[in-house]
Amino acid sequence: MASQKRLIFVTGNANKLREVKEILSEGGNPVEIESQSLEIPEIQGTTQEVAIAKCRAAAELVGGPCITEDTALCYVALKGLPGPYIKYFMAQIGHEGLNAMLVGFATKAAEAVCTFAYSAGPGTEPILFEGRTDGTIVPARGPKVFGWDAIFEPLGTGMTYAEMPSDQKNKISHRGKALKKLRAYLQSLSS
Ligand SMILES: O=c1nc[nH]c2c1ncn2[C@H]1C[C@H](O)[C@@H](COP(=O)(O)OP(=O)(O)OP(=O)(O)O)O1
Ligand SMILES: [Mg+2]
Repeated sequence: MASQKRLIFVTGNANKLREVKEILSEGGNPVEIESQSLEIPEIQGTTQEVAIAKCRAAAELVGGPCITEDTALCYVALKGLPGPYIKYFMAQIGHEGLNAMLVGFATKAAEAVCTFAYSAGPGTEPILFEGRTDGTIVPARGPKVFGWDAIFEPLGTGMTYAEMPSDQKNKISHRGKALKKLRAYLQSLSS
């Protein structure tokens, strides 16, 4: 029989939560997610440093095992920036500004990076699970529902994330790849 796991996912982002639930409900071994929307301060640093600090703080607040997730959008021309700071860039300059930042650069290549962090509880070191998808920054196409989905075209698809049905995005996305690793780890804990 498939084992049932319940886990608290600390996030303030409803679209992330929706995709995580979609992806984890697929296949034979469901991982049930309970969510808590908590405001966790995010430090500056590498994506890995940001992810570890956020999960540590979340475990303290929750008082038990939890997962957090950090999404970065890394421009090759800018040596990985905006990276983990994409949320603030997106809020301040939007899709047009995120395209304008690359005017004059030879490459519009970017990598979407998803980092899940799992903590077994307060005081335990979070473990990271990373997924990466290569793509190109393009003028917005498709519904402007989720973050920078409309300006990110994964390599070889001819579509932006926003133009894809969500099951297609989930199959190739940074988040889908990271969740595959997280799911395998959670299943190894319970077996
Ligand atoms: O698949 C995605 N497709 C398009 N945009 C996305 C995606 N995933 C995150 N995003 C946006 C949300 C936020 O503007 C930034 C990440 O910031 P990040 O701190 O990780 O997310 P958040 O603060 O919204 O939620 P949380 O409470 O889990 O930290 O990129
Ligand atoms: Mg955040």
